[in-house]
Amino acid sequence: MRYAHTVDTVRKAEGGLMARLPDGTLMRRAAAGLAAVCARMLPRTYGARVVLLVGGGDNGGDALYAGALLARRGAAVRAVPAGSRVHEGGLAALRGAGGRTVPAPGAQGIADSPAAADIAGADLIVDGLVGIGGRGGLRAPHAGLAALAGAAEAPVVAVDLPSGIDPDTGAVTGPAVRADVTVTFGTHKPGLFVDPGAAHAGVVEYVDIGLGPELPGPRLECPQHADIAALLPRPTAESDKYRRGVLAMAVGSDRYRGAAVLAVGGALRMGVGMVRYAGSQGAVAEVLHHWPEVVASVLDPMDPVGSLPRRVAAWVVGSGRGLHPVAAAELETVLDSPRPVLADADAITLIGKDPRLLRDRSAPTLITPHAGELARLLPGTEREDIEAHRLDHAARAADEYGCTVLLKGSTTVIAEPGHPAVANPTGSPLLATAGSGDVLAGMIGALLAGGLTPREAAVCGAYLHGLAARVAHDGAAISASDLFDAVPRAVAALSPR
Ligand SMILES: NC(=O)C1=CN([C@@H]2O[C@H](COP(=O)(O)OP(=O)(O)OC[C@H]3O[C@@H](n4cnc5c(N)ncnc54)[C@H](O)[C@@H]3O)[C@@H](O)[C@H]2O)[C@@H](O)CC1
Ligand SMILES: Nc1ncnc2c1ncn2[C@@H]1O[C@H](COP(=O)(O)OP(=O)(O)O)[C@@H](O)[C@H]1O
Ligand SMILES: [K+]
Repeated sequence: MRYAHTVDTVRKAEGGLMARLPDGTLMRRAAAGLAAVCARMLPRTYGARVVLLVGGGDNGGDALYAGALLARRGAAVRAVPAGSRVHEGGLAALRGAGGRTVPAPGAQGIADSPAAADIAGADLIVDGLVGIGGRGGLRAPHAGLAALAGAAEAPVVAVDLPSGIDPDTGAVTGPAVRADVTVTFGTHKPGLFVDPGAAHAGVVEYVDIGLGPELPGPRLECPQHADIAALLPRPTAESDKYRRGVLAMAVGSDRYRGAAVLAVGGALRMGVGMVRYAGSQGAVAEVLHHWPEVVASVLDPMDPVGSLPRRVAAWVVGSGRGLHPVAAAELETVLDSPRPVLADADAITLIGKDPRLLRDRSAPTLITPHAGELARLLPGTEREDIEAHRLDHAARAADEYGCTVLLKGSTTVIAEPGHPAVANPTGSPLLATAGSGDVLAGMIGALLAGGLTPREAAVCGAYLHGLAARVAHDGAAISASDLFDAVPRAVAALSPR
């Protein structure tokens, strides 16, 4: 698991540790880790042209000390200060090691400055403009230097985080550095895992500076292969189809038969004891045509709600089900059940119209909105606000509705009251294709039926859904049905033999 803490927490933890250590210890540790990553990225340190973009704070200090270490190993290191203030100790160290400074470019004519030529000709660019002290998009002249770095061919290494991204939320509200690698110190910062910040961070490398014992619980978690492998329910010798879990699915309709086929397929390929599908005649026929292993029943038109399956381990409801009164009555009945319920798509819209449906419920519940659906649950918010601040909105919905929320999108985040939020690292734009959300609902439903909590099921489901898209992708586009065969392969990829 990777853990991320907010700026306030990092500052407090650093304060505690610094008070017990000689001055400059933490910065030296950070710089040593940073220099090691830089050296690994260069074919050869000796003679390599390294350009440091240096802001006025300690982030610039880290870059300068790392630059000094690289200069001692023979790199030609140039520091470009973004303003008149520069970390003095770092600058002295760099100069002492043979590194040089290039005059700070003025706000005008930045592209013609000597610094621009150095940046264009560099083998490696180190972004030490701002770190956790950064607020908002980059201002001049930092923004101009970030643009020059973006146009250069050399890889960019961000110090602590890409300058210009919000450390706590991943929001990017103006110019920001796009890094190939980010070297982060002490703990990860939430913005490194949540888009749009995550997309600016590239590969994130962590450097331990001894902060661990000072840190409280994280704000955000980011699972890795081993965490998912440890959570997944696996059938044992004692398993039978009932013990593995029976999943009831009220998804799809005559109009959206595909939603039923996709969600049921997601559940089956994730692994479940049995799927009990209930729906219209047309949807049942389609489901059985694709998945003969399903126990399916056609809802009685005279008593649709009364004919829903009973004695099941978990429910998935809503994907492609419709918003008509029968769907609303069905949702109310499902949410009356003491079993875990995943409410997706149309069920979320119905909950938005009648929030009492969820607020009255105490059994485990997971909702899986995309940003547009979440906006319907949080009056006064727009889809764009949610996409720019995913963590805050998912957490707010979890608190207001007292349930687990999986917010879909470029970074899928999972929030549950009383727990750190989770950012899924496997997401891929390949998944932005109709029906892939239905497959996800089925996958998570299977995990709920298998006994995972809503938070665990959401975390595992989102992770494997993203991994399945990557596994299925052989260069061409994928569609939602391609995920079926890829899900077992994604599970296998968790624990390579
Ligand atoms: N505090 C510590 O113990 C440690 C801190 N470290 C480094 O110190 C960094 C934090 O240093 P600071 O607190 O000095 O802050 P930063 O170096 O992140 O930034 C502060 C400076 O950036 C300017 N600035 C902020 N937002 C800007 C924007 N949008 N455009 C242009 N300029 C902007 C501010 O005016 C200020 O001069 C960390 O990210 C990390 O790299 C590491 O050395 C490890 C130890
Ligand atoms: N840009 C993106 N990057 C990564 N994943 C995405 C992106 N856009 C959408 N997704 C994922 O694709 C799936 C789409 O689900 P959803 O919006 O419910 O669509 P549908 O209802 O058509 O299946 C979700 O898992 C979502 O997280
Ligand atoms: K930085």
